[in-house]
Amino acid sequence: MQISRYSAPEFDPYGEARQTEPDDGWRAPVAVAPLDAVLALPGSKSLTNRELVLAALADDRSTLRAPLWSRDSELMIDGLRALGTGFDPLPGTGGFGADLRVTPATELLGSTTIDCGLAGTVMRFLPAVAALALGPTTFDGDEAARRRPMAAVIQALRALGVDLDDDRRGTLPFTVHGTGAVEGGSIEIDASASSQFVSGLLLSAARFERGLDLTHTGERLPSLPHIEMTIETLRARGVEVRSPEPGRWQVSPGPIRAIDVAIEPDLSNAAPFLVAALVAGGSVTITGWPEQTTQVGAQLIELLPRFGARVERDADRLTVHAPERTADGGRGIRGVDLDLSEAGELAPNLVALAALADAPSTISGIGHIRHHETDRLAALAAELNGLGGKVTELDDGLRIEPSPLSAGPWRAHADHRMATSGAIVGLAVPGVVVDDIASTAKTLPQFTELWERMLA
Ligand SMILES: O=C(O)C1=C[C@@H](OP(=O)(O)O)[C@@H](O)[C@H](O)C1
Ligand SMILES: C=C(OP(=O)(O)O)C(=O)O
Repeated sequence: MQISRYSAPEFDPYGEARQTEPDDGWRAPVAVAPLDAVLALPGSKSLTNRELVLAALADDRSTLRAPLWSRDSELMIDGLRALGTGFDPLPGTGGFGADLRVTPATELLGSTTIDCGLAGTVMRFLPAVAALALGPTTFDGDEAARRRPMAAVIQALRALGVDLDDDRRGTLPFTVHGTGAVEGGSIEIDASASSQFVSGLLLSAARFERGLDLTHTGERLPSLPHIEMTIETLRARGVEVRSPEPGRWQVSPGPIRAIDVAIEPDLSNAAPFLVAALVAGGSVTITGWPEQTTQVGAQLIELLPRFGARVERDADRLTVHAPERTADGGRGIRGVDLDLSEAGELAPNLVALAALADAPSTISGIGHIRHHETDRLAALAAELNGLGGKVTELDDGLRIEPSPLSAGPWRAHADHRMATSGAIVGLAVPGVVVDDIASTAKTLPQFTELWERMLA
């Protein structure tokens, strides 16, 4: 695991926990007793990467408290740094990594290359920032990143008057020829493949000369809470954002204020731990649960009871209790019929849970997750069926029927949420071996440590 180049020498921004990966894969631990775990989690990826972008575009220095330190946030820092932003971790702060002071560039400068890794937020949020920089910026990423849709970003920037070079395939790599300014104005985009196309434009729009009037033209729009999150983070910095009708957003030109902002724990990364309570029995508590949030992980409070869990809130602690065991000693996990179009990010972990339920489930509204880190519908079906599951791919989801699972390999497909889904299945099925548990470093480098602590 690489230690951040931005940390003070005595400070490891990942905190003390780090995972090791044996060459022959990670043998997922089996739950041998009901859980009674209380855990704190590192910061939200989605909030951290929005605040990093906004801090870089702000009118003065910002401070991010308890930001996430992970592959995705470090790639965002690297990218913004390459454009001239200053980052200073504040040693001695933060339980999972340092607080971070961000100094905006006097003038954003291109003439650089940005590695997006596999981070959707980096590849969709930074091209508009690069358009505001002077000089060319080339974007590229992991092999799997070159399969993620980018056409809406490329077309939108062109429609805003930005010059780009690409190979017309609508994917990475491409080059944004920034001139130091973007005119802005009214444009239409099809964001049915990812809400990040909308968020990425809104985040930079206050710096466009005429602001932005953006209309989504496609039939569906996934992950709406993530767009709400973008709007909230903009408003917190004094940016005027309106949504005069569903699928349309207007951002007025103006300054983005520098602020001191605390990052909430990542509630989507709470999912595997909370789901573990249903699989292993007992309870899991996450501390630091925000009272109000735009994070989609908050929907776990309504989603997990559908599977039979009992959820309890006590101030900033959220506890999930397993369902009552059935008369024959079964886990009592119920089958569900869920539309997860708003919360596709939670789908892999909830599908793993559904595979351990007593009755069939259908999870729909998630065709777009075929464009996440991997084709998650195909990957979930392949891995569960490889262990004896009965999972059928639908156009926009999965049908999961109860079936006994047995030992075998679980491929993560370089996808952190596939890796944690393998860990969930492994709690109930002895001998599940996850091939790339290190992929969890994308958003939670401490995953295996926390998982083992939960089981201790
Ligand atoms: O803006 C964001 O931070 C995110 C938006 C969503 O993307 P999609 O709209 O592509 O699902 C989500 O799944 C992703 O994990 C993070
Ligand atoms: C889809 C995800 O990530 P990204 O931000 O790379 O789109 C995810 O974290 O589930």
